[in-house]
Amino acid sequence: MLNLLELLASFLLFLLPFFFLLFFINRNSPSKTSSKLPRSYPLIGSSLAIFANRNRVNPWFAEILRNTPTGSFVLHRFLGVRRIFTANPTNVQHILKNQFHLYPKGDSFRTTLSDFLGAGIFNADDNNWKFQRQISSHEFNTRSLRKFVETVVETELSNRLLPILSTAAAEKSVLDLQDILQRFAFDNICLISFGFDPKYLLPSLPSADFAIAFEDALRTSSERFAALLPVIWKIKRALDIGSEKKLRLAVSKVREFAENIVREKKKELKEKSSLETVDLLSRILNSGHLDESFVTDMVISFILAGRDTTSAALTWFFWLVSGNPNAEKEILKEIRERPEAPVYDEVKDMVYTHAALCESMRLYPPVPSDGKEAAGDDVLPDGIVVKKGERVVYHPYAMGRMEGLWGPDWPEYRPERWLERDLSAGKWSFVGRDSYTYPVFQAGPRICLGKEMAFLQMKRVVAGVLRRFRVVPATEEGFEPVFISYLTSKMKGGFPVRIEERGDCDLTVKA
Ligand code: HEM
Repeated sequence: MLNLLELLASFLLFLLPFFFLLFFINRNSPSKTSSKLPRSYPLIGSSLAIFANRNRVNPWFAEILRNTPTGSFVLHRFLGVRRIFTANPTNVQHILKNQFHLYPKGDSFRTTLSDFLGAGIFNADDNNWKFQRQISSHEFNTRSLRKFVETVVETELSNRLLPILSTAAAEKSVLDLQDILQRFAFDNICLISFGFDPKYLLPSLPSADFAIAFEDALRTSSERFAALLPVIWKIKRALDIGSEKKLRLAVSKVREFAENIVREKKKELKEKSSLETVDLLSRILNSGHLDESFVTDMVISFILAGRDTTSAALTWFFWLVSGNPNAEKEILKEIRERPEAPVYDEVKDMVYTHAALCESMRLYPPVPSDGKEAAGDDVLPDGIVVKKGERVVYHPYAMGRMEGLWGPDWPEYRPERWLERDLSAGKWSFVGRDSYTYPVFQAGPRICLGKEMAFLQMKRVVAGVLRRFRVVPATEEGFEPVFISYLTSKMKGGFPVRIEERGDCDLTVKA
C-alpha cells in the first residue's frame, strides 16, 4: 500500500511544474473575449478552469453554454478525457429518447455511485432498471396518488408542518425552512413507499442521524465525479482514508437504517395478509426471489428520489415568491377559491401554483445536470462527435437560463410565461413546454416516475402554508442565496425564515 502511495505522490510531483507553467501562461496571456470556452492545454485539458470554477460549477456551465452557437461544448479534462455538455433540446431528445439504447447510465457512473446506491433504480440499466421501473410504476397510479395527497400529505401537513410554523409565528423565532421541508418530504416518502413513519418532522426537530449520514454519503459520492482521475478516489477507497473513509461510515449508517425498514416490513408481511399492505416495499417483497441487499438498494434510491427533490424545489419556490408580491397574490387567490383541505382534483387543478412551481424549477432545478455514457460512437444532431465511453451531460440549470429558449427576460421569475388567460372564462390555463426543452424531470423512457406525485405534494404544501402564513426570509437586505448541488440541489447554508400569521381575510402580501 505504501508503494502505491509513493507512486501517486511521485506522479503528482512530476506534474507540479506543468501546473505552475500553465498557470502563469494562463494569467499572462490575453483572454479570449470572443468565446467563454475554457482554455484547454495538452495533458491537463481545462483542469485549471475547472479548478478555478469549482465553487460555481452550475453558473459557470450556464455562462459557457449561453455563449456557444449551438448550445453545446466539449470540456477537455485531465489526460485527454472529453466530456460533452449540452443545453440543446434536439440533442437532449436524441440522447434521452431517439437513441435511448445508445445512452445508458454506463459503467463508470454506476461504479462511482455503487457504494451508495448499489443497484437501485437510479444506478441501474437494462433489465435491472426495467424490472424496478415496472414494479415501482404501480405506486404512481391515480388511486395511490389520491391516497397520497388526501391522507399522507394531509396528515403530515395538518399534524406536523402547520403546528410547527404556527409555533414559530407565535414565538417570532427563525426557522431553517429547507431543513423543515426535508424532514417533511422524508416522512412523506417513507410513509407512502414503505408504510413506515420515521417521525423526523416533530416539534423537537429530533437529531436526524440518518439524514446527516445520507447527506454525507450523497456529498462524498458526488465528489467522486469531480476527482481529477477516478483512480484517486479508488486508491483512497482501497486504503480507507479521507473522504472515502467518511463515505464508508456514512453508507454503513444509511444501509443499516434502510435494512431495518426492510426487516420490519418482512415481519409485518408475515403477520398480515398481502391485501392489507399496499406500499411499494410490500409489493417488492411479495414479488418474491429478491435478496435483502437489492431491496435495500431500492429503498435508498426511493429515499433519494423523494426527500431531496421536492424539498429543494419548495425551498427555492418560497424564496422566489417571497420577493414577488404579484405571484404571491395570484397564488393566494387560487388557494382561497378552494376549501381549506382540498381533495385530489382540487389540488391537481391549481393552475397558477403549478406554473409558479415550474418557473422556480426552471431557474433552480432540483437535479441541475445529468449525464449518460455513449455505448458506441455517435454524432449529436448539432454535429458534435461522441466516442464510445464518453459522457454526454444535459444541463437543466443552464437550459433554464438560455435566452434562445426563454427569451431575453429569462432571469425574471414570471409564472405567467407558463400560462394563458382564457378571457371568456376569466381563468388561467397552463401551457407546458416539451420535456426536452425543460428536462427538469428528465424525459423519454426514464422520465421521473414521481413527477405527478411531486406536483401534488408541492401544491398541497403551498396551499396549506400560504393560506395561513407569510414566509419572510430572515436575511440581510440584498442577500442572494447560493445554489449548490450534490446530485440534487440545495440552498447553501439553509433558508432562514420568519413565519407571520395572516388574518382570515388577509390577502395582502409584503412588497
Ligand atoms: C420536484 C421533484 C422531482 C424532480 C425535479 C425529479 C427529477 C427526476 C429526475 C431528473 C430523474 C432522472 C434521474 C436519473 O435517472 O438520473 C428522476 C427519476 C426518478 N424519480 Fe424523480 N423527481 C422529483 C420527485 C420525485 C418523487 C417525489 C419521486 C417519488 C418517489 C420520484 C421518483 C423517481 C424515480 C423512481 C425515478 C427513476 C426513474 C427511472 O430511472 O426510470 N421523483 N426524477
